[in-house]
Amino acid sequence: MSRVALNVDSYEGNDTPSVEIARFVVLYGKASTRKHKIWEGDGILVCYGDCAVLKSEDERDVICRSSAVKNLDQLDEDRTINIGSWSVQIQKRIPTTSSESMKTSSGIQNPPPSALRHLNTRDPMRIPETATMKRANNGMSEENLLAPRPPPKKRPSFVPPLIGSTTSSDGTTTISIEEKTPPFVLNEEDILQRKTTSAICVDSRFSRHLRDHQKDGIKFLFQRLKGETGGAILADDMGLGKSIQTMAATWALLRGSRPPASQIASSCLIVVPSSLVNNWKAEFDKWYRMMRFPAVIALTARDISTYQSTVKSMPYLIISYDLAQRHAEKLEMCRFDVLVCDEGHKLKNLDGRLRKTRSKSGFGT
Ligand SMILES: Nc1ncnc2c1ncn2[C@@H]1O[C@H](COP(=O)(O)OP(=O)(O)OP(=O)(O)O)[C@@H](O)[C@H]1O
Repeated sequence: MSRVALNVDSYEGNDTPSVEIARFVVLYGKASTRKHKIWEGDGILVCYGDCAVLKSEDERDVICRSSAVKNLDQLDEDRTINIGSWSVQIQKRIPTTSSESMKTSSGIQNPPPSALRHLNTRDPMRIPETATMKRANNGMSEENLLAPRPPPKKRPSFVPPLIGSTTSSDGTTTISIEEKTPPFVLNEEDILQRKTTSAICVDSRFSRHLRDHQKDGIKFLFQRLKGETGGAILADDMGLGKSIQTMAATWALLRGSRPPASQIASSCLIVVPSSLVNNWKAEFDKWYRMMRFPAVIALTARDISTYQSTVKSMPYLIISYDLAQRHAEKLEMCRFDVLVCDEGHKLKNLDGRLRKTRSKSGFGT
């Protein structure tokens, strides 16, 4: 994922700016150079003429402020920017409260660019009213413009679709998933148009969060993997959600297509660099909590044995390359149906045993 360097310096001002230029729904987390960033929450990024304010989702808390976010046109969906010590990923642009109030009275959605020039001052409370602005305001007084903003519309907060995980005394983590709603058929349209007969089912709570490119990726993976000798490389850019696509595509394979059709695969091995085992666990925690759809995180050889005896209810085994290489024979006995290799280029450094681990299909990300 590309990063854009915006002109954001620490903003010390305490004044609350009044006129918004842009407003975005964002994900935010502490800025880090880590490849796999963990977002800490949903938030709102409000851009004023001379600063940007990152707020909590309900807008009660200000998380950080920065001065002069100028390249607003570069704030596309999925763009990640750094604001102070926070990383922010733009989810979508939403109407500003200023534009809403202006729209009601004048039908104009955004202040014209010439007006914005004047907003780029340290004290937006004292905007010199220009002729252009007068037209834009359509007789609206400055007082009205600065009137208290309507309370922000409450956006439903992110609810992990799948809830709850357990850690047993031996340290094995299982994530159990309880299916409550009928699955969502990702390729309903293709089926209606008789382009395909296999429905790609993903959990409906899962599906409402998927972005279009992710739906395409899931369809691609599913189509490639459902064959006997399928394989695929998912080479999306960093941070575009390859993990969620992997989870959704394998879910469709493991849980079968539209009921009562039988499942296509019954076991899935996910091999990842040691440094990313916890990220995968966190990703599973985030998306699959409390559903009857479990994963075993292999930290020792014993976990592989546990997995063997519980594979029916826990079809995923997540393991590091190091451990997988050391226990390749044991893994071979599991006869996985699907093999996922995160950072798949690492495979070339392994000796032949893991590569020979039997799987009907597999893919790398
Ligand atoms: N549709 C979505 N809705 C909400 N959050 C999402 C969505 N897709 C991905 N994310 C979140 O974005 C973050 C980055 O996703 P992920 O780690 O899967 O990216 P990636 O493509 O695997 O990146 P990398 O190439 O760095 O491995 C994760 O925290 C993930 O939960």
